[in-house]
Amino acid sequence: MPNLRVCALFRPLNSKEKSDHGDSVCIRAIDSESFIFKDEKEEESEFQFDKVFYQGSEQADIYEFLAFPVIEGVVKGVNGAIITYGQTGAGKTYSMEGPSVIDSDEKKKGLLSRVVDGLFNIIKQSDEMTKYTVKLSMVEIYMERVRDLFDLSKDNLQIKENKVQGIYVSGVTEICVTDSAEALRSLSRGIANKAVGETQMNMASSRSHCMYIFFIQQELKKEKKSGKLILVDLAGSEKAEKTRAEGKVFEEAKTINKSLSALGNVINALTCASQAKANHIPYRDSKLTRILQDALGGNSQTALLCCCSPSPSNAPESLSTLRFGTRAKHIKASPRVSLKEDEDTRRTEIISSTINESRERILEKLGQKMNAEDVQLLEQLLILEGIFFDPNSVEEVESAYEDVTSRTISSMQKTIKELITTVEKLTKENQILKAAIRRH
Ligand SMILES: Nc1ncnc2c1ncn2[C@@H]1O[C@H](COP(=O)(O)OP(=O)(O)OP(=O)(O)O)[C@@H](O)[C@H]1O
Repeated sequence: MPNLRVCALFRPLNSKEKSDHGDSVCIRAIDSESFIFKDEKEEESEFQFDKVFYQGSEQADIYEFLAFPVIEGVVKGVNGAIITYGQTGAGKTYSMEGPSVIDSDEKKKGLLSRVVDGLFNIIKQSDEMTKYTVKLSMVEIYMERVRDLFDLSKDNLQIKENKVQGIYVSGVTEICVTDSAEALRSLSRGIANKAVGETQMNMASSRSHCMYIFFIQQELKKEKKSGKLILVDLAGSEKAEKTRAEGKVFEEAKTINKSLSALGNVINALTCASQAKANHIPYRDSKLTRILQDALGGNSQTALLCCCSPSPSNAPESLSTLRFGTRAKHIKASPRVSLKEDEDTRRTEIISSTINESRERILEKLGQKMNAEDVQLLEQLLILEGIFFDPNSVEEVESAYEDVTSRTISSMQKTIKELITTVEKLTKENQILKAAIRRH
């Protein structure tokens, strides 16, 4: 299989979407890999993925297609990552956890429970001479701080790297699990802690990235092999303006969009056909990509599930999710040999500074056409929108600029329409109240 699988998932319409738009949806299936998407302006575009899971798809099918090949690899010592991406409410957590990691009925079980069952099944069926050790950690990244979900007092863990473990979260709690039931009980404890942490920090789950990290080691005679599997339930990818964000929420949105952009850039660079770009992997641009570094790069296998609402009311957000997936998917993956630690570090540093210099150069060039305030606004919008561009290509930046401008305009038009409706409603209420006062 290619090392990158990208699928799109459309969850069922929820009651609000049904009351707003009835049963209407913004997609029309072509087959199990492609569909037509109708955006806000009724413009249609065709999308293609490795597989599309339409409304009513089975959780088991998502597991079989997307996750199982990754687990098979991990047991053989190939690292892997399974990532859910999408706006808040698009179905990321439901796909990952199901209604609950313990006691969900078979049909509704999410990826986590299935991955754990699958992992221990493969281990059970393997050669009896091989000794397996499975360790589990759970962390959450909120505002670029890494928190241990098995021990909430560890709330600013550092990411380190060594020759034996590769990239690791220093000091994180690792629980040794010997069977599926034990692993699920631990996961359930970490998930419960997630809610406690949210209350402590007055933060919604959709604003943090949650990572489930499995470390699998096998020992046969004197030979040791290990594989790492990271499942990631990403923070919501919606735009700050949609949430009408201000203050802290705006800062959260900016940080989230920055790390999602970093993830997009890393996947893009990893799957890029051009060797120059393939050498430029900006893992260090965010904690998310740094933790994922050896589960994404090298010979690892990555599965990305782009979760979307099928409702026309969420069309702009779904479109942005589908574009994220398409960018990751379009360029075919080819296995790359891992770089030595020092070389990798040095290259990443050079790359980061090259990208920053090029970004500056392009913004400066745009500055000759636009005023300073607009350039600053553009820079912020690009980060907020999670739009990735090749900083070496002025054309790409300009097309990203057009993209962000048209999206911002249509979102503002929508807000104005909503405000007009509110004003009309209030004016009517005001008239009724005035008439009532006059009558008294
Ligand atoms: N495939 C599905 N089948 C049935 N219900 C679903 C499905 N996907 C999502 N839902 C429902 O939609 C709601 C939102 O889903 P979910 O919490 O998974 O979104 P999310 O993308 O994780 O959002 P957030 O970023 O806020 O955590 C939940 O009530 C969930 O039960």
